[in-house]
Amino acid sequence: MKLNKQDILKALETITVAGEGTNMVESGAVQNVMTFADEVIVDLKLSTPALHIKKRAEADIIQAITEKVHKDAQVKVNIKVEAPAKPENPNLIKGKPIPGIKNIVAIASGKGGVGKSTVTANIAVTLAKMGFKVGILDADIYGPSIPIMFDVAMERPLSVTVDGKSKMKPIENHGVKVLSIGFFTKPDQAVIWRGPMAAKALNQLIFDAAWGELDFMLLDLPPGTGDIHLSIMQSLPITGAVVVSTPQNVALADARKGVAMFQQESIDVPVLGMVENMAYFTPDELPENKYYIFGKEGARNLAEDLSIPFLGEIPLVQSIREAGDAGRPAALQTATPIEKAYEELTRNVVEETVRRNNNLPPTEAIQITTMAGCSAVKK
Ligand SMILES: Nc1ncnc2c1ncn2[C@@H]1O[C@H](COP(=O)(O)OP(=O)(O)OP(=O)(O)O)[C@@H](O)[C@H]1O
Repeated sequence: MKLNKQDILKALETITVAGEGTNMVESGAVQNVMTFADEVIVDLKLSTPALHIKKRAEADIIQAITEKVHKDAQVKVNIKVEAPAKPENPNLIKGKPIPGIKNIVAIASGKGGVGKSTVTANIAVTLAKMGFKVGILDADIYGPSIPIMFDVAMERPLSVTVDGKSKMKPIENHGVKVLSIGFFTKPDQAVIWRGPMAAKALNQLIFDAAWGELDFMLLDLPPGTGDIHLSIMQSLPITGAVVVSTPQNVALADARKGVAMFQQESIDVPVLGMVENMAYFTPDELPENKYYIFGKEGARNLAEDLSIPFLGEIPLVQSIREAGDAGRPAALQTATPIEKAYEELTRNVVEETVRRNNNLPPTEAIQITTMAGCSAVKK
């Protein structure tokens, strides 16, 4: 028996790979056809590893050749799977890189009042204690509370000259540089800003400020998932986002929206993970007792459900509120369970940032320089 290659190609032109519009010869799926006596070898390239599509393609090829060319042909199909190249790097950092600022981590919450600013302030001082250079940009235009938490509410940034240009000098306390939208608005002024306005103001607070070298800039976002967030996310080179929630159902529903916001195609900011704040209450006099006032492990379960890392839980403790109000974040107190909880959370934030950066081309904008105090560097 002598089999003709052209006859085989003609037979294959009558069939398609499932899900494709054109026949498998024209679409390029058939890469090569070889014949040896009664033997036919067809090399097929598929763009999907789905087993049922592979099996179907193989069966169709055997049937087409044995029906249309020769009933005794011995057909062998070699299938190679080659996924099409993704159109864009999903982890691409948008916006221009900022000289000297290695990582911008946005801290968000769907719902207001879940402790986003408190968590931001405490992560910042913990990073500073670990030896990182840290700044906070308070972008919460609806209620900028970072200046109070750092006891700098009455300060105003001075102007300094850097490379011949006049720049704002961030206010520094507890080893953290701070700039807040609150420095430029009156406390009782209802700030009705639109997304592009907020994004422009924040761009100035980043690019027209003398931040110097920073390993981490934490961006305290306004609560919610409105157009203001879209503008901020699309115009700033955000490394990743941390979402804060309490374990309560109403907060979790909004946290889910927050994660979805970062993951949507037009934003595409990697979510570093979820933090559970006010996870439980422990009274001072009964340190072993835990009361799950807002529900138990809700944010932990949501993180698992959404396949994002769970970064840590922070208890509901009176001294956290008091320390925030007094302008000295609670994580600054040493040898306390709060310090420990924040150390664990912060270490996880750093580790997830490192992990995320390892998935990216090593651009200057996202490399971390100082890794002191973090287990991620001991690898
Ligand atoms: N773990 C905690 N234990 C006790 N009090 C807390 C804790 N976390 C936050 N708080 C308190 O809860 C209140 C709200 O916190 P915070 O201002 O940080 O929330 P937020 O999510 O940033 O709010 P918003 O963005 O809506 O202004 C504050 O009084 C703060 O001191």
